[in-house]
Amino acid sequence: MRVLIATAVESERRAVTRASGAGTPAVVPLPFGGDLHRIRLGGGPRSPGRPAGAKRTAADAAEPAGARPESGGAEPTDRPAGATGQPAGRQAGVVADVVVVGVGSAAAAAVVGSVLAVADEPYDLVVSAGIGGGFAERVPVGGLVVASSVLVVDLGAQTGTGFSDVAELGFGVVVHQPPPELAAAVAAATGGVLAPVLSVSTVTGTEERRAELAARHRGAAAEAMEGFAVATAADLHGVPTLEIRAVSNAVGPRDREAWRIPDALDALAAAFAAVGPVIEDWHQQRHQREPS
Ligand SMILES: O=C(O)c1cccc(C(=O)CC[C@H]2O[C@@H](n3cnc4c(=O)[nH]cnc43)[C@H](O)[C@@H]2O)c1
Repeated sequence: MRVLIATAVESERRAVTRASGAGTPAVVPLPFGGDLHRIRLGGGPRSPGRPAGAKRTAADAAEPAGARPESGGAEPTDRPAGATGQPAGRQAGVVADVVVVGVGSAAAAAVVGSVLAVADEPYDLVVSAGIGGGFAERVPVGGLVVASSVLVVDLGAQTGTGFSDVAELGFGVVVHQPPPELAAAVAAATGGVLAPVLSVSTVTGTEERRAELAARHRGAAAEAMEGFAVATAADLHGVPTLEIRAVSNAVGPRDREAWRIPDALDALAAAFAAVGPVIEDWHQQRHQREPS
């Protein structure tokens, strides 16, 4: 099966690819700039829990045409730079393409939508992954949140009586729903908190705004910037979506000194080291229920 993982920045991309334990990712150039970093998510039938840095197997070496190793090595071929190269979807296990989309919803939707549009083989799942702010009563800094729902919380209109979102205004949706059984299984496998994740355009920086969001979205455990956009692009292409956030800072008054980005990136890497078998099981069960 094939998964597209969208991170906002390179450091998040590196944390996710660290998880593969299969050595250097293959790099597939994209026709509109940027690359996919192709990894195999560990723990599946072909990569049973191999530790990072361990010797690669023949299965690991099945790199896509048009791909090159991440650092140095062979040049890319002149194969048209569709997103995928060879049909990774026919291989056993979870093949994940990790793409850096940039910070914020516009960049995330543009890049993920474009990758899905040019893919030679369909993806089975799209994941928005990265660091985020955590609501302290639900998750500590360094902890992990798996989205039970993905909500955009500042898309709407400020009225005399408060904020009305675009759904209330009759213009669209404000929530995407990851497959519940997959989100729950990923949370269980990673030790993550299963809870709503908010998508914002402006990082919360005051107690007043934190309290407003917490009151309006009871149960929310994290906020970040790209999840809703990634889910919107995936939904347009009929692909299920997931959001996984490692908490780098508490939602609330701005305090750059209190950010723990390295801890969050470690938590993100640990999460992706654990999710491969869970995602693969979900995919297999889904196809047993809905044979194509
Ligand atoms: O300048 C600040 O005070 C500030 C505080 C937190 C994050 C930022 C960013 O610009 C990072 C945006 C980037 O990271 C994700 N992220 C991380 N923490 C948060 C957060 O508390 N609220 C929203 N997004 C966050 C986000 O998904 C972006 O990719 C600046």
